[in-house]
Amino acid sequence: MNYSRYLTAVSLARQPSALRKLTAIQNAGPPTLITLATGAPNSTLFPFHEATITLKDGSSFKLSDSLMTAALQYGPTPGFTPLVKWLKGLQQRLHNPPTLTRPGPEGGLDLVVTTGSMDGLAKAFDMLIKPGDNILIDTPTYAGTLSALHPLGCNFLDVQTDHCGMVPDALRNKLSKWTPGDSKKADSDIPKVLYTIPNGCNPTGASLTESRKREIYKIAQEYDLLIMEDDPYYFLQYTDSPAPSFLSMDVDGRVLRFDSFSKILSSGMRVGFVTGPAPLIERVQLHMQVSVLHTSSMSQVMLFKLFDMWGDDGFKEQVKRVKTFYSQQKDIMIAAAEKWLTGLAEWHAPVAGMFLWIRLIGIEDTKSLIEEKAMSKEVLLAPGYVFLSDPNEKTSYIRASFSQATPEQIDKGFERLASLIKEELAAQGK
Ligand SMILES: Cc1ncc(COP(=O)(O)O)c(CNc2cc3ccccc3n(O)c2=O)c1O
Repeated sequence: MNYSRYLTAVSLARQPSALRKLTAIQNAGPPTLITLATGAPNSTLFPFHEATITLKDGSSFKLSDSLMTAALQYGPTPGFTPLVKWLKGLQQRLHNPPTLTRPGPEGGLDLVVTTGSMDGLAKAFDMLIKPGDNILIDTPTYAGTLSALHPLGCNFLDVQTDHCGMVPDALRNKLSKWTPGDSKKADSDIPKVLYTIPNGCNPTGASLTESRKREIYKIAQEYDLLIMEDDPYYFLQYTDSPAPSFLSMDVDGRVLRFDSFSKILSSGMRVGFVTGPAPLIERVQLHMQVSVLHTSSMSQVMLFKLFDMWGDDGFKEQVKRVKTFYSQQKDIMIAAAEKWLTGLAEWHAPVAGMFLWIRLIGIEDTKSLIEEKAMSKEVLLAPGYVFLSDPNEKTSYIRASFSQATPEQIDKGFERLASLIKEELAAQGK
């Protein structure tokens, strides 16, 4: 893979921070090294002494001495080293990426801890997308991604999706304006990046089947595309056998995978991680060196201690607890939809995630219904237009989240929604 082809001028211009290099030399140096080089503050002045974190099951762990110092001090840009090691082991166990051991300057696989997966996405877009670029993207898709991309001035090549995710034929159709050979021409405007949310898509709840993933990966090989696999709902697949990831089939080193602990451990700790080809991960790290420096040391140390205490079995038990809860919430929302929305709306039951994508029958544009009228019924949902690359496009869809509402609230919320829809249809003379 020729990774420089994908990089923006801004990303190519990024150089390693001299001070961060000094820190790396210092960290690698012998204990006898006397350093007067770096400007890290004296941690003996920090007022925090130790912390005990107690979990809901009554177990606990303590942060003290060297761990507390690490939690309070600057750390390596790639992430807290013991956590990075644990995460690389997790990726090997879950995805067994074919490029894991690929030698050579193109490098194998690398990983960087980011401040939530959103931070990783934003830095990857900055690395890959320049004004005027064509980007292939799920439609509808995550509003945060659209907000990150719009200011970059790219052209959205919306690829149709259904309840099984991106439609490979629709992807081929979008690419039919070019030939695979165009990817070899420096002056071609052929797309270089494909962004997709493979599991429990936000907002549709759709999950790509394995066969579709393999077909999409083959298309990416033909047209030399990078795949941005934005997968924060990977651990929210209700099945006991999660679908193989793009990373697990990435024989070329063309997948950048974005993971997050927001949905299974804590959204406020802001810990995500990007896994992908070393030359691309290096660019993300160079950007981090001049933005956040590194993800919060406290968050990383806390997670490392949690994983160290849990072991693999403990982590798997937490994932099982989380996906069982969301599967139950999904069932509750589907039951409420069947009870209140039958005849008024259509939907597909998701197999992952926390969202239900609902088409309101007879209502061409849900924007005003949701933003102006829904509050009169004291029910709030997400209007479908916020998930479209053209916010002026009309859509009959709304997104309902089953992540936080109680079963009673979900039932009452859909009862209110049904009343709202009926009043709207009556007002339209339908
Ligand atoms: C597909 C996809 N990719 C990346 C992210 C970011 O996750 P993180 O940075 O790892 O925490 C997300 C998070 N999505 C949302 C977040 C959110 C936060 C406050 C309020 C509302 C929110 N709604 O509605 C969301 O959908 C996502 O769905």
